[in-house]
Amino acid sequence: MSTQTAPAKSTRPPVSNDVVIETRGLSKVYRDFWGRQKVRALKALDLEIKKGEIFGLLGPNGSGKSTTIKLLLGLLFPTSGQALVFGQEATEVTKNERIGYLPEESYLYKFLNAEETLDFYGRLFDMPAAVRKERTDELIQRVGLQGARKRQLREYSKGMTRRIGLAQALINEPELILLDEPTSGLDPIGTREMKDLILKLRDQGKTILMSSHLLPDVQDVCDRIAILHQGELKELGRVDTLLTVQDVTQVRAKGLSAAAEAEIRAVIEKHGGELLGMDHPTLSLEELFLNIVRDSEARPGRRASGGK
Ligand SMILES: Nc1ncnc2c1ncn2[C@@H]1O[C@H](COP(=O)(O)OP(=O)(O)OP(=O)(O)O)[C@@H](O)[C@H]1O
Repeated sequence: MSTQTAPAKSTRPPVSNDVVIETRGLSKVYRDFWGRQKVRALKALDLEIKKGEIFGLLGPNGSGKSTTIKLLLGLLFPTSGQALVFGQEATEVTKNERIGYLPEESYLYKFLNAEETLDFYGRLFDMPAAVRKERTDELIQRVGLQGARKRQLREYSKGMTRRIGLAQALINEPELILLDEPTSGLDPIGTREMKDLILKLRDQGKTILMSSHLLPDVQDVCDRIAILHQGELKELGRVDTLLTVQDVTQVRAKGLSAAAEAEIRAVIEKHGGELLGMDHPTLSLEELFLNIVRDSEARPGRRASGGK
């Protein structure tokens, strides 16, 4: 008879060190003043986000994105289920020292300039003066606000406000960055710059969770996404896998003659396939817009006339 005892059965698999965020059956019900159930904002969310990922939380208005972020920050308590960040309960607020947060709405003091703003947030993290100065200079440079560092934030455009908001979220050199609608309200150039900043953060090994309903932005930067609807997880996976149409094969070629194209059609038919289209690829509107603006900056006065 074996003397070995079976290991105690665990309902949870061991958490790998690579897992930065983990939620199990995470649910939130908002109640009214009398404690009556008002809204079931999040229903049994199971998520795992790994170190170095850019993870997108997608969903229409009211689907539970901000609620999820607030639960992860410990700003709200779950009604049931669990949220772990760096292996700690999300309600343990000391873990927030390792997190940067860019809220959807600006909460920055309008009468401070960029330097004063970052110095103020550095003080909240008890950073010594010399470190605050160094960090402020580095972040202002990183978000491209060198020319506006002495201007009060009330004079900032929406794009500049978003950039100083991101700099503020990075003041404590966080390992995890939570971005609520980072590109909302930005023009295409501001959007591209914000997306490039997010990609650079990932290259530095940071983990990023961003919520958005701007689908092209999510498609451009996120490695994986979760789609929420009415508080429920509807889809979860890698963006490239989710967007790949498995049963369609796309062939792209340059310099084909009409005869060659006819041959290709014949081959597809011979093998029982159906030709769905053979056309010229298009740029995205974002690519076209950015090409035109960059071209105009390089050659002022020249008119673009490609589309007629
Ligand atoms: N403090 C609150 N009290 C009551 N209900 C709330 C509260 N905050 C959010 N809700 C409700 O919870 C649901 C989810 O809201 P949440 O803000 O998480 O959605 P969201 O996906 O972030 O939406 P949006 O894209 O508009 O920011 C909505 O029905 C919302 O009305």
